[in-house]
Amino acid sequence: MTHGLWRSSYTVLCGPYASYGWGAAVRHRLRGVIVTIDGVAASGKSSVSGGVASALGIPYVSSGLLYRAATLLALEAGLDLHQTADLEAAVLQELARHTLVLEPLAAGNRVWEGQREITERLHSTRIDKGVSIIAVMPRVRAWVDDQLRALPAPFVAEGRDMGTAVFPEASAKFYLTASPRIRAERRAKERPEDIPAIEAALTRRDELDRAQIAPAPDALVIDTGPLDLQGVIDLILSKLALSNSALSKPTHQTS
Ligand SMILES: Nc1ncnc2c1ncn2[C@@H]1O[C@H](COP(=O)(O)OP(=O)(O)OP(=O)(O)O)[C@@H](O)[C@H]1O
Ligand SMILES: Nc1ccn([C@H]2C[C@H](O)[C@@H](COP(=O)(O)O)O2)c(=O)n1
Repeated sequence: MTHGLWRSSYTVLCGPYASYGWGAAVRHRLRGVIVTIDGVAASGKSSVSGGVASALGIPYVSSGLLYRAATLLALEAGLDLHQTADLEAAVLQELARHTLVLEPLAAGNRVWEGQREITERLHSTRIDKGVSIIAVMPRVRAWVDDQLRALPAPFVAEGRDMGTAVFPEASAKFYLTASPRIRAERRAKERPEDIPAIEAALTRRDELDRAQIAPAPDALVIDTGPLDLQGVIDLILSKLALSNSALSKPTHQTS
């Protein structure tokens, strides 16, 4: 069962949410709730969002994957991200030609281009190098925002501007930071590259993403440096539990 179709000039199917063992009381309290988790590159957004969403029994949505998927489509179309005239129009044309499906599952997001799953192709150094170019394009951002806002709440939304531009009315907002060196050390465990090179790339990406990186004024900023992954997840869950209003104030009015 899909939870509706994200129809606009591009069709993005909202993939079936994995069914959760929701208790009726929890399900009722979370109706309409959106929690945003923003932060800089490799700050732990996806891992933390997945842990928080799983604990709450709701999906999480990785907005960066939509920018990464748009970048992959551009590269696969042979577009030169530095030389193509009117690159934005060319990217939008690729988005119109392909059906991208974002499937927010409890175990993590999956992205499909038609029947082809492309998730594993979205986290590479090649995509990392190109996505910042795509992500600053206003009409690509508008496309991503449209897909996200069509999503049925409740969910955790992670990215850069979830708590500012996309869901300013979100029930609860968090913003993750850590030093470039710590983030590079964490990323190095995933990718066989040397830490100084990763650190330089992260610093470069922070600079390229600076236009959309500022935390929302009402976001809780968390320096994840001193905490392990579970520690960040537990901190956010404790804040959500304490701010009882956050989970009883639907972001989206539900019938
Ligand atoms: N607090 C933490 N302590 C230790 N490791 C962490 C912590 N948070 C995240 N990690 C690890 O750091 C790596 C990067 O985390 P993750 O991919 O969630 O970051 P991200 O912000 O989503 O990255 P990107 O911006 O590239 O999408 C992962 O291997 C993750 O397990
Ligand atoms: N809401 C968002 C999410 C992501 N981006 C940009 C920032 C990155 O360059 C790229 C990939 O994001 P990641 O998967 O690393 O979180 O997309 C953005 O501008 N706004």
